[in-house]
Amino acid sequence: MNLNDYGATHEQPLANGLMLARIIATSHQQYTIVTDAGRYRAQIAGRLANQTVEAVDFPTVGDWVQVRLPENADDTATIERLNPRQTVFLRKTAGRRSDAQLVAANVDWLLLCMALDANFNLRRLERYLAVAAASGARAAIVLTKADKAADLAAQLAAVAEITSDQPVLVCDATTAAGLTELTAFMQPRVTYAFLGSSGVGKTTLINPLLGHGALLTAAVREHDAHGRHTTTSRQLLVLANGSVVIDTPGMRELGLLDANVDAAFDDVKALAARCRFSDCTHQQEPGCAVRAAVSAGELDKDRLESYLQLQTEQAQNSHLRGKARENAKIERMFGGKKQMKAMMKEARKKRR
Ligand SMILES: Nc1nc2c(ncn2[C@@H]2O[C@H](COP(=O)(O)OP(=O)(O)OP(=O)(O)O)[C@@H](O)[C@H]2O)c(=O)[nH]1
Ligand SMILES: [Zn+2]
Repeated sequence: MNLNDYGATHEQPLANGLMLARIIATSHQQYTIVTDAGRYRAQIAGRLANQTVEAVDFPTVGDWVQVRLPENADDTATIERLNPRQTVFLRKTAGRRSDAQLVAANVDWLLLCMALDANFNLRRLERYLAVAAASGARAAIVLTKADKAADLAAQLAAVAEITSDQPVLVCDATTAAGLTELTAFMQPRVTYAFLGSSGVGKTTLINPLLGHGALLTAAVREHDAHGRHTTTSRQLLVLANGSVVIDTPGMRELGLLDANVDAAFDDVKALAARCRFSDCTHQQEPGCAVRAAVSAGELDKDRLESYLQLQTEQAQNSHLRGKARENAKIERMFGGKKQMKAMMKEARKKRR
């Protein structure tokens, strides 16, 4: 296999002496990369580490990077540059802080997985759609565990209500139903990321698509700051049909950080255009076309609530994230806020 099999399509200009590589696995800033010369372990160059401010500036699975190869193939390669990302998918880390966590980069299609069993939840799907809309990647919906569906027809109709033009695929791993459609949908050298809460059946879907009796390696479980188990391993694999897949195991919740809530609610957005006030919050203002649509039974009340809640969450988190990023920069440049103030005072004195 060469790098084209991993999706290297467009011309990527290289700096002198460096080679193009794609990151296929990470763990504690130890990377596994693939190049036209084979696989290597890799580390990021000190200079690159110094330019980074927060976690999202570090290379992640799916990234295209420029590397210096070691003379001995058993030695570690050095990642010298991070190529600009075509798409990026972030989520808020668990807990109250609004640190960004990179889920994957350069994904062409997000496959939003949701189980048709008791965990079926349209509000969660709306959340995933809002994040997908901001990522730059296209989205498709993969409904799993069709054998456990309470009312498949009604569930499909409800999904159609809240989606626009996203393809919807239905799978049942117990009979392998839907797997043919899924593999036919997935194209060679295109990158897909399976997203969905822990236990929706992502691994069960991917394993038969790997071929050659290969199995996804079990995710590494670690303790996070709250003593809970979290799965940290991400990996990029090439399936038997040639498509490139990023597995994102162990997601408990998908905190909004970089979302486009309006894009995922174009029906609400269209109604809002007819509200009397252009900055209507659709809570109690007179002449609200959105609430009127709810009263008339044209818009689901739960969907409006979901929209308002996601809007609030997104606004709060992006505000907090802006602050966190600013603080990280001050820390890097001055060593802290106190030091920065002292330096500014000093500079003012000199000017006088
Ligand atoms: N009844 C039924 N069970 C399924 C189906 N697909 C998966 N399961 C079961 O659901 C459980 C979770 O499946 P996984 O594939 O491990 O889920 P996952 O999404 O990879 O979970 P994480 O790795 O934690 O993110 C397993 O016990 C599977 O056997 C299905 O189509 N029908
Ligand atoms: Zn309104």
